[in-house]
Amino acid sequence: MDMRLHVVDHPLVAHKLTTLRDQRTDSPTFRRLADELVTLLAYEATRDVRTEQVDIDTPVARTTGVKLSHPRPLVVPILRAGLGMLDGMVRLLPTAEVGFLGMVRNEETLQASTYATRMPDDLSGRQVYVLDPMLATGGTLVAAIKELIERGADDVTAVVLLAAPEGVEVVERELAGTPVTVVTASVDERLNEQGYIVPGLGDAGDRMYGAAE
Ligand SMILES: O=P(O)(O)OC[C@H]1O[C@H](OP(=O)(O)OP(=O)(O)O)[C@H](O)[C@@H]1O
Ligand SMILES: O=c1cc[nH]c(=O)[nH]1
Ligand SMILES: [Mg+2]
Repeated sequence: MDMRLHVVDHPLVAHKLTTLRDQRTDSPTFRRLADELVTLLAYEATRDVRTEQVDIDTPVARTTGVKLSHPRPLVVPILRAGLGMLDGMVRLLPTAEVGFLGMVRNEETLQASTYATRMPDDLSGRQVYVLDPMLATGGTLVAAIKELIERGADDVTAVVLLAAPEGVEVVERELAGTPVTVVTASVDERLNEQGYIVPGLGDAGDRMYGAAE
């Protein structure tokens, strides 16, 4: 199965994304907008979340509804910037468990490396949602998803605020045959020489939390 790409086309998403991109937007506003945007993207990203039937009594009658099923979905934010998307996601998926991946991209070589991993060893049968605002060269997301697949995950959805066409292609190529869905608010024009998304929004981690060093 090939990668599925879902670009969420909605005026509220476009409106919030425009403010997020604006260089005049300060960190508190940036964090709030990232949080709001992820809930709008999560609505699409969780369309196939597994549910099971449940019988309940309303004040009027007995009826059948649904609840999120077991095993619980796993949400994995990629630190740092993905942390800014965690609260919005788990608000919509209250039963989710949370794992963490700390990854950083070398600014010269653009190679991603992992500095922290904290999640269950066995992910077989689990639906996994990976959170990272930026899909640029794709190196970070490919490495993250490979780690999840190695642990047995068979259904991975990445929620990214912005993607570059180059990165989408890399994910498609490197993860061919893997059931992966990418949900994003926009596929931008291109990457620049420094590996930044154009027009993009700059360095997402720095805009959320300040420069790291
Ligand atoms: O697609 P890629 O080319 O791999 O780039 C994308 C990665 O770069 C950024 O993280 P960064 O390395 O800046 O870490 P940070 O979140 O701690 O700032 C971003 O949040 C992604 O994780
Ligand atoms: O444009 C980009 C590319 C990678 N990481 C970011 O934070 N921004
Ligand atoms: Mg950064």
